[in-house]
Amino acid sequence: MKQAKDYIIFPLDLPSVKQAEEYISLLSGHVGMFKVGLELFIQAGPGIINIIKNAGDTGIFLDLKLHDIPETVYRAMKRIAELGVDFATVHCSESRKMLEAAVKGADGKTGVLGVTVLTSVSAHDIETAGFKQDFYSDIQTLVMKRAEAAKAAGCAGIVCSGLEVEPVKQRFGRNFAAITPGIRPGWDIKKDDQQRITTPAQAVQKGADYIVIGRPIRDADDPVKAAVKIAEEIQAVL
Ligand SMILES: O=c1ccn([C@@H]2O[C@H](COP(=O)(O)O)[C@@H](O)[C@H]2O)c(=O)[nH]1
Repeated sequence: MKQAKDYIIFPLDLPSVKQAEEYISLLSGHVGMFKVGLELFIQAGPGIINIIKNAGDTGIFLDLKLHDIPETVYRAMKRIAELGVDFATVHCSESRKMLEAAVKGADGKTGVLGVTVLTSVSAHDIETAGFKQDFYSDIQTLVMKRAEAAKAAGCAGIVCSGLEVEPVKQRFGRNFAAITPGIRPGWDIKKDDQQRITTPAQAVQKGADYIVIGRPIRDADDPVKAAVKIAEEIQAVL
């Protein structure tokens, strides 16, 4: 059965393998999954995946957010699938063909997640980027549109904020995974660069399958204590 800690994805947003190993050893058993993003992957390369695998039985999420022509995305996702990770990301943005290529490349070995609208993006950012004001400036509409493309392309789920997760689950069903970054517990109110935030409990209550929470754990005086506290908050709403 899924426990409260299993909802937590901890991003290894760290500059070296040594530091990543320290957090892996500290937090294994307190989180459900480790996420490898651009910083660590560029520094450590694919070898980091085996390091995580050898450390225990946490899941692995490779968050490289692919965004390229379909053939390039297909070939990159094929290589990612060979690494044996649970989830990998591709941007939804404007091309359904790119999402389909990612799903084809993953070949059922890795769950492809479409990144709908980054949680660091606000409605104002969307307008400034030139999207039509009365339609795309409504972030939820844009998230739903991109989630629809991800679902139609055969993605395992999407990345969105906890603010949009409820309508996503209502429309696309329980089996379409919703992963929510932009998580800040009530006791760590620093938004940093995140714009669309919820607490861990709010996101899970609204239907998130996983929450991604980095800095409130990584930068805490006691990262294990922070992870345990977050799991307790989640447990209270399960
Ligand atoms: O929309 C998105 C997609 C991915 N992320 C990633 O999640 C973590 C969040 O870290 P915090 O320290 O908890 O802010 C980070 O690795 C991002 O690359 C996201 O924030 N939003």
